Amino acid sequence: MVDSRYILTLYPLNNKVKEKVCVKNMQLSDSIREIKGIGEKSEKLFAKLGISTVEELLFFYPREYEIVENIRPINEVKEGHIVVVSGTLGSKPRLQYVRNLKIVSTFLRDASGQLEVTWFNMPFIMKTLRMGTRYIMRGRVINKNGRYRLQQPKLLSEEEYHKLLKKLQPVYPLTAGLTNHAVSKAVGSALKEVDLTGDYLPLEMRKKYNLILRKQAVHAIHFPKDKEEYMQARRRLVFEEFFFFALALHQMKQGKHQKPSPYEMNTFELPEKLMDRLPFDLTDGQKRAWGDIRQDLTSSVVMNRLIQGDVGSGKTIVAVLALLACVENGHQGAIMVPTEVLAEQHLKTFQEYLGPFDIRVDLLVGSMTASQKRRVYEALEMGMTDIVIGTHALIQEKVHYKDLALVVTDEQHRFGVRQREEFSQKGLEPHMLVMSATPIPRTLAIILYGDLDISVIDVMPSDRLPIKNCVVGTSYRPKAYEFIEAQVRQGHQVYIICPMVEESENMEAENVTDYTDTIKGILSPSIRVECLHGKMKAGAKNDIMERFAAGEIDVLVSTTVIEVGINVPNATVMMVENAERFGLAQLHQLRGRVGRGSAQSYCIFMAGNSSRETMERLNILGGSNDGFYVAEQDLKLRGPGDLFGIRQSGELNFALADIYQDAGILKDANEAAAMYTKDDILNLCKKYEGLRKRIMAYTDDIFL
Ligand SMILES: Nc1ncnc2c1ncn2[C@@H]1O[C@H](COP(=O)(O)OP(=O)(O)OP(=O)(O)O)[C@@H](O)[C@H]1O
Repeated sequence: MVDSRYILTLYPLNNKVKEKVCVKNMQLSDSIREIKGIGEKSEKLFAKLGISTVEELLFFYPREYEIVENIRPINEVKEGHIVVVSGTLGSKPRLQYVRNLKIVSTFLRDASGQLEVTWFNMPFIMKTLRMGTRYIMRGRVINKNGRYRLQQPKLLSEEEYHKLLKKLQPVYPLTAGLTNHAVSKAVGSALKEVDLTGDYLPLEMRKKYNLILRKQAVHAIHFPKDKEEYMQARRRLVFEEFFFFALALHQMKQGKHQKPSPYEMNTFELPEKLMDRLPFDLTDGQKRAWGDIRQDLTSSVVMNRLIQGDVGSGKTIVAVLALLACVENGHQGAIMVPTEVLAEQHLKTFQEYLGPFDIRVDLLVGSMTASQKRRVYEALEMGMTDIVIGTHALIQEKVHYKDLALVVTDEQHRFGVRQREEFSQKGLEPHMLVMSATPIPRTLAIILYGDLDISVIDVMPSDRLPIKNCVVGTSYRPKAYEFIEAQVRQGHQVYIICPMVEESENMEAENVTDYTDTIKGILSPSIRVECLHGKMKAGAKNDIMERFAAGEIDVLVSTTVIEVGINVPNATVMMVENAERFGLAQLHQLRGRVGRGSAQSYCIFMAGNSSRETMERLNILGGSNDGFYVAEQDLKLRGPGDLFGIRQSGELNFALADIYQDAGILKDANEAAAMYTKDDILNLCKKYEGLRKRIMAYTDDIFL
């Protein structure tokens, strides 16, 4: 029930509510083409960012904000910082052609020193630059071979500089061809045209939880006057995200748990047999998780269970046991994973485990040919496939299951509650098992996975040695390569992670393509080095992964495509280049790719800069292999509301909210959402444009 204090605002007695999102000229649902200055070409570029309506544009939040600071003497600039410097050009600008890049370079001098300045692919800037003239420049300082360099700076007039001084400038995630200026201009125009005066959160709730008006928040998240205003806007919008999520969860929870299951299962001989055949004993955590699942499957209600266990804790075998039980009891099972590479890997693992049993396991992924897919569709519909492993392809319309009784989703945060629902609608009412390696404290897990029961695998297999970590600067590279050589000589394999696929004009960081060439020249010729990245075709990626898993590749240079779930126990070294560019949770996931067998494993975090903040953050990983501890310490270090904190990746997909940083807001939003009934929600949706869509992002249960 909604608290009676809220009802007053939700349903005013006089019924003359003016709160509806009435609009000046533009509707939230309008195409962005309605915005001045957006033509066909920009429309296509925005579409690449997933933006086609005004609403999507307004909810496309800046990635970070830059503050234009006072002009700094050149000898005080720091690596990695964005600075404003002023001085005279000390040399005639030079244009060079390096591979496919056009590089303009010169020097800027002030009374304290001089700084090299470069621009990529902007040869026209030569016309603006005159030796001996004074300029104000704003750009990032990078370290190029031990020397500072101002990279790709913007030239500011005196007037522009004073106008921007101390202001927060939004920085949006971009796509090639679309500038930050173009996005912020479009947002600015849209904000002028759309009237957002209504607010779907009632006054009492806003007061209780200290939330500013929605209209104010949407303006301020894009163009905050100062940090204070940004923090208020963020609080309001994060609350909203959690609130809608929690509304959906509460409704699902009410509907779900009592549902009787058509799939009561009562024989578990095959899982027992499989356990007897395993080359290892299950850990206590695995035994407990399996025990919980067994009990759920035997009971008369639908299972909705989360198995939470740190990277490498052995969640897969638990899923195999559950699916095997499902098949033994005469039904079909499915397991859905985020990537094709992972699906292929699971297929092999399942075939190995289930080889001795007469069970048909099939693969269904997007890159299969139409006729291959058709064959699997038929087998699924006829009931010939017992277990299917796949990606999103498993929930395509064309797929019909004969008797789907259990669905396992891996890394649920990649799919969201909504997709889980879609899957559940494929079968009658299949049991659901969700695997997650996200280290969420139990109190939060209870809210976030509100509709699920939770089993925690809290111990690692006993044959594991703790991973040895080190955090080092780039000068350590030669030593690292020697170490890698030695490990390969002992028959082990190595991952090297770089943040980028290829060289970029905007970012100074290692890229997979060049790095692979370079280390091929450094390591002994007998060492087999290959590269892997997301721009490769699915087939090529699978081929590389298969060869790595088969031990035919010694060193794999990869982007973070490797991050989720890959299991090659013979790999013992993980080296991460530019480790400072990744969130700690992501680094922990990456590290989880080693230490998966009984051999000693090592993780080398190589920092591209050695600033105090970078080292402090990375040393958290250096000091512990425990995902929960890492998440907790990261939060402490960033502190709530850290404006420029690197966003965590790999958690639940919220646009702005961060489950660690915003844990307090999550609890508030959950408390508020608990007071809403289904009717309250339906009424709200009638009143406010766009609201239904936002709630439906999590579930459409409410609207059925
Ligand atoms: N009880 C155990 N004793 C020894 N080894 C085990 C045990 N359970 C699983 N393993 C092995 O540990 C490795 C990691 O297991 P698994 O791939 O299931 O991890 P995971 O929990 O899914 O990790 P991630 O979240 O990183 O995907 C596998 O090689 C698996 O065979």
